[in-house]
Amino acid sequence: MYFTCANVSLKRLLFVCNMILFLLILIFPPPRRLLLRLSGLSMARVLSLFRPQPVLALVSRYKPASCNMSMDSRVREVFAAAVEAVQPDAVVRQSVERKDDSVAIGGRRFTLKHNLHLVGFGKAVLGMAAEVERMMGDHLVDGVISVPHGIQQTMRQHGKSHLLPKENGQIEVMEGAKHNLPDEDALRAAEKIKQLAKRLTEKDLLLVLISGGGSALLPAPLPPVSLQEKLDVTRRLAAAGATIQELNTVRRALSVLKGGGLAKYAHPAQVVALILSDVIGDPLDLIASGPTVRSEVWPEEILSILERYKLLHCIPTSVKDVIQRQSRKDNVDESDTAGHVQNVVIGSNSTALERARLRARELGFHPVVLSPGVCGDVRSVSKLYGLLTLFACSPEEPPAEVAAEVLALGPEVGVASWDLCRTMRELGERRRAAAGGLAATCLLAGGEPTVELTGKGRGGRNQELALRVGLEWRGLELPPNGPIFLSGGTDGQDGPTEAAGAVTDAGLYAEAQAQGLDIEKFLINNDSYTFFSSLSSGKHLLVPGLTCTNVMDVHVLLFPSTFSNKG
Ligand SMILES: Nc1ncnc2c1ncn2[C@@H]1O[C@H](COP(=O)(O)OP(=O)(O)OP(=O)(O)O)[C@@H](O)[C@H]1O
Ligand SMILES: O=C(O)[C@H](O)CO
Repeated sequence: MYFTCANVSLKRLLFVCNMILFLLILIFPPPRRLLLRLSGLSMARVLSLFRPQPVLALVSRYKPASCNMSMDSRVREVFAAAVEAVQPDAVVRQSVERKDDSVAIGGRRFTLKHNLHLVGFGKAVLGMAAEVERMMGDHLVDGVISVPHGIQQTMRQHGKSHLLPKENGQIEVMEGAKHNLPDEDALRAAEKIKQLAKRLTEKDLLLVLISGGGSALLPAPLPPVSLQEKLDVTRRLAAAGATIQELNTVRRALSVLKGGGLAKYAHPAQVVALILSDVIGDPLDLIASGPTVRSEVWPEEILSILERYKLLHCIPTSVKDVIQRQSRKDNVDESDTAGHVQNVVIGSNSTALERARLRARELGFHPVVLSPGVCGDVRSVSKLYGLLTLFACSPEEPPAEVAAEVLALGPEVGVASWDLCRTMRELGERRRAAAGGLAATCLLAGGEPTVELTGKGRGGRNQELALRVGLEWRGLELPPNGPIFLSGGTDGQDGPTEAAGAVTDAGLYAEAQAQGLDIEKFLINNDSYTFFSSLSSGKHLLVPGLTCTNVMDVHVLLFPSTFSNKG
């Protein structure tokens, strides 16, 4: 009896304490997170204890400031944070340490004696070079960088002058590769870079700045292959859906500077390459086609790639000759360049996803990172996101076949089964915790899917992916303020368009229908840019302008909590 009474009083006491704690949580916004953490409860749990509508209405008045932002703004903020993390000046600062007359990079220290030379090529190289100049300009003898057409003007227009090297400084900035395609301007820059490397002696230190887009900005076709012929081959491969691994394996075989050629020219100087990776898994020999990484060319491999995409019959004789000429024996490099070369990856898609994860948390979402290596056809990738949506949003546990379907997609989209299982489990746990509602969750992924071009429209893989995810969601019963998806190229440019990607939600299909836009027709013609430009005055497009960085694409899928505002 005594114990029962004591139990009842204890329960009452606990109830009163919980009520006080709950009121504190509601009344004082700043310590609310701390109190929730102390009590070990999620907001969804707390609310599931107190169902009455007036309480819910009260809670929605005391949400953190970020909750007042629309879902559209929040998904764009997460993407912006990802891009911010891989700003070229920041990644250089974080990986290079200057102390007196020496510099430490990748665990090695180099003495600076007015012996520093700089070359670079890629979409992020302008800002990387500006930072190197700031840090080591007093020892810099000369430099040549090959950067995208128009990038300096864009940086000035966007108030990003800190990403520009000094106007009359040591670094010559050469712009080229309009629309990301090698051209005569890029060819001239490549020649200058080669000449600079050739002049160096064993006393010199050559800093090579490398980032995505570097292949197009450093074209040096092996004679007798002409620039146009090389361009034709790579263009056809890309249009047929070849991966960047396949594309750059072929590019390396047709180039003087790729595949370690640049390091060979710089020998016997010390070469240090700072690499901002835009290839899945950060393979040094493939990023910008590996100009500082010695790689063997296997003619059989090149021919099999061309055969895979049914291009063997239409490649020029010069290209066939150059491939055949490169027997493995010819490729063996006698000079000991390897000991003189250090390759350091200073940023990648994972760096961007990590910052996106933090930002998503600040905005009130529980982040779940799927993988930084999503690839494969956009059709498979959109299917994957459609299926994963079920784990976060279905009122009930999705049937086992759905999980099996997700796992079966794994190899096609380059995601390991343990990452898929972990993601499905985490999304499921969040859904269960929300007790039938939605739990604020942010699914993040990165990588570089591909599109098989069948039409002649304007678009890019990010816009096409966003459009396809919108289609996947069409048949699902999603709440009106349901999930939102963003796919964006971190370089700010998706295919040959002004947009970096697009944002889509569960209402996309109905919105398009109401405006007389037939999604299927646009997809058949690979016309995703025209579609998004026409839909609701282009409000779904993501247009940050050139970002001066490049670590592939970022995908953000936000699931709002049941109590979020409509986006
Ligand atoms: N109309 C289109 N619709 C969909 N995708 C397209 C379209 N046109 C081109 N693409 C795709 O865009 C990709 C090229 O885009 P982009 O110029 O952004 O290349 P990237 O891979 O980001 O370049 P980088 O070499 O700098 O990494 C190719 O995969 C190509 O298939
Ligand atoms: O330039 C290139 O080759 C691609 O961006 C991959 O690095």
